[in-house]
Amino acid sequence: MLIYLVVLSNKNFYILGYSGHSYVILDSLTKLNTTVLGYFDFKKCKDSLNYYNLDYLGNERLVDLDNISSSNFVFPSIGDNLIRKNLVQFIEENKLTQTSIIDPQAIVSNKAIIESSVYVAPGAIINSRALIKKGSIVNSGATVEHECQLGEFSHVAPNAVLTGNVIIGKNTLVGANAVITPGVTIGNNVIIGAGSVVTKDLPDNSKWVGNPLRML
Ligand SMILES: CC(=O)SCCNC(=O)CCNC(=O)[C@H](O)C(C)(C)COP(=O)(O)OP(=O)(O)OC[C@H]1O[C@@H](n2cnc3c(N)ncnc32)[C@H](O)[C@@H]1OP(=O)(O)O
Repeated sequence: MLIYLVVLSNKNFYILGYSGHSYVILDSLTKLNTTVLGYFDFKKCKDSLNYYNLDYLGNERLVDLDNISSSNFVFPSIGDNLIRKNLVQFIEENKLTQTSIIDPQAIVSNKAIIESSVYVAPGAIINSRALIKKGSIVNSGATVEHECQLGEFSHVAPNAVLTGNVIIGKNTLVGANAVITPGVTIGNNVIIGAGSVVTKDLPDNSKWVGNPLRML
């Protein structure tokens, strides 16, 4: 944790996407004492919705990015997994500088590994030897227990719990307040409904809800 506080303090950020999920990220960036130089999005937001008084810099795919210094970070600020995946690919293709953002009110083991462009929200807990892969979100109050793996561009929604040794694939959503029991493996492109309890492995490309769990 301390490492992130030291590294990000006084750094400059650009965000990609400016709506609900980005507001939470912007709160974290404020707490981390960073400066946000503006936002890229496909259109300018209404002045009445510009809660953080950010400058609009255009659609990132249509503007000249040459003057973005490599000392400034660019962060994907969209909750939707596939849109966020596209944004991270854009960041990589354009050789923009990535980092992860860990809210100061999250608790992260120094034995956990957090890859690039990950957001960890307030109240989240990531325990020892967990691996959080590129572009993922561990949202407010969510728990990722010891030795879990969260695949690229996946999202553990608010208050969801991954108990020990759970493995989650790519582009998967674990809905708010869902619980995954120890050692379960979940595939890629899976949606787990809010409040579900998952006690068995789930295949790729499937959608599940409830307790007992059923496939939609
Ligand atoms: C900060 C943030 O906001 S992060 C955002 C995190 N997002 C979430 O946690 C949302 C997770 N999404 C859900 O739970 C959704 O309900 C989904 C994706 C599972 C299902 O959505 P849809 O595919 O639109 O399903 P739909 O609403 O049509 O419901 C289909 C059936 O599933 C049931 N159902 C839907 N969600 C749930 C759920 N979470 N638990 C139990 N049953 C559910 C419905 O009652 C309905 O039942 P029926 O067929 O018997 O009438």
